[in-house]
Amino acid sequence: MSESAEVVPIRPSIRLDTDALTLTDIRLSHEGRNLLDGVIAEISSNGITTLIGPNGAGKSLLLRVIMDLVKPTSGVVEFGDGFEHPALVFQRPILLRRSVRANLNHALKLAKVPKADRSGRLAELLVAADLTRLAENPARALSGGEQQRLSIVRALASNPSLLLLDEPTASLDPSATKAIEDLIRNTSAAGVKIILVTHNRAQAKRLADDVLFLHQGKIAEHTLAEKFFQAPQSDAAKGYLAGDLLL
Ligand SMILES: Nc1ncnc2c1ncn2[C@@H]1O[C@H](COP(=O)(O)OP(=O)(O)OP(=O)(O)O)[C@@H](O)[C@H]1O
Repeated sequence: MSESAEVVPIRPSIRLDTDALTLTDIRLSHEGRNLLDGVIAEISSNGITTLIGPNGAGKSLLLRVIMDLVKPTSGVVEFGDGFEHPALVFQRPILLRRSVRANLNHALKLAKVPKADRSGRLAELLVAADLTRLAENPARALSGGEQQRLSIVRALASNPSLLLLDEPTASLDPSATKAIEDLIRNTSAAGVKIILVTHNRAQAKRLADDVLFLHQGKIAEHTLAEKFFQAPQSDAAKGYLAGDLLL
């Protein structure tokens, strides 16, 4: 480049990937505290993104902002062409006091799936969650892992292209965790973008294509999973992976 060549600055308003989910300077203040403090990220419409970071970093809040359940103080969430109908599964989802089948049927109705298509779709969701044999059981009598699988496929009733999962395996044993991880992988393989909040670093390593590391309301690092776990760049991520107590 010659000395006189004009350097054209990259304006943040130019979106590099029109399919991506773009978070631009998301801020959320509450009673003088900056709970989200300028979150900037461009999240690909493919694969599994894990959102990790210490307690209180703002992970759950960020999922709620993406879902438009919480309004940020400022900043913009833009869904690219690759996204439609985001769905969120909460950490402690609430199931209806009815059968597994009735819970799914209700979700399909809410999603306005035509009546003629409902039973076929319901059967597919039961298979995906491996709950066919428990279809007539009361949903609230299922084990924790079964309830979580039901919650995930219930969220899929609306055919989302983006599924946000907030610690879906918290307090589950290894075999229940594996069943959820299989369901997450299969859902991703079917073309649904996943953003997964987890405290389980081994799980993040097993599932993630890329990692968003949130610390004190800011993205301290956003990188491919392999790189993140092998060579984290930020001091906060290094400390987190080393098991230090981060404040
Ligand atoms: N509705 C709310 N009103 C006020 N403060 C809130 C609200 N929800 C969350 N906070 C605060 O925002 C901060 C971030 O909370 P958030 O639940 O997003 O953290 P997190 O990273 O998901 O943590 P954890 O891993 O413990 O679930 C915390 O300090 C929390 O106390």
